[in-house]
Amino acid sequence: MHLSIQKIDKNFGKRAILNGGHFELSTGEIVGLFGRNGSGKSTLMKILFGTMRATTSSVYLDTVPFDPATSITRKLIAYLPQHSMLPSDLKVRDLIPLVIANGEAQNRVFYSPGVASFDNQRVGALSIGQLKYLEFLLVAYLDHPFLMLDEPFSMIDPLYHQIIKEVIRSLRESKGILVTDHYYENVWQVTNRNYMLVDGSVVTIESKEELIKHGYLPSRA
Ligand SMILES: Nc1ncnc2c1ncn2[C@@H]1O[C@H](COP(=O)(O)OP(=O)(O)OP(=O)(O)O)[C@@H](O)[C@H]1O
Repeated sequence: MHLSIQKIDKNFGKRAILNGGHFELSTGEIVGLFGRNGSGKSTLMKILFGTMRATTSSVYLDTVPFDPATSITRKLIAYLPQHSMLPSDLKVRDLIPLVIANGEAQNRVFYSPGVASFDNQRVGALSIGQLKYLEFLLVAYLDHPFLMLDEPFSMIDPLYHQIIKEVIRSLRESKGILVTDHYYENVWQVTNRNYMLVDGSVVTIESKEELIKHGYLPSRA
């Protein structure tokens, strides 16, 4: 499957955050999205997930015009938001089967490293890092063909970064994955293509030098 964004404009009042730019995501690839704080990465993901409306947009799914507002009901895109959307009063072990219907996929979450240490706790009692890790596993193992990860490494201790990278890599064959995180080395290690948002435009990134050139990474001394 292939998502093609020919154009996305988003203004907040008179402020233009996104202004056009071509962007593509296919199943079978992991694509990185870089950009300075406030450049519009989360905004772009929310628009594609369908929880925020673009000012104007032109998006295609396999060459057919695609309305992102339908992505949730069509189970097209699983999305890890920057801030948790999980209900706090449920126990982790009760939440997992509510989010994931498939028994095999449920077991992947249950038997992921570390989950057994907190699966008897309520979601609201988890630490920020545990919550982020749980939410990552839940969206990663959904059966959706596309996966968008907004800061999957943030707040999570370094030992788990490796696990998260392994899960992302293991899903590449079956999904199109878009990932953004300021732990840019982790992103760089798992992606096979990269973009950066620069002044509202989507720019293709071929090398880390280009991340320096566009002002994302500091120049080397
Ligand atoms: N609902 C909103 N109303 C007004 N402005 C908003 C709204 N949501 C986001 N913005 C603004 O849009 C810009 C882009 O925000 P966004 O969260 O997409 O950036 P980001 O690239 O994800 O940043 P970060 O790396 O800090 O997470 C910011 O200046 C933000 O203040």
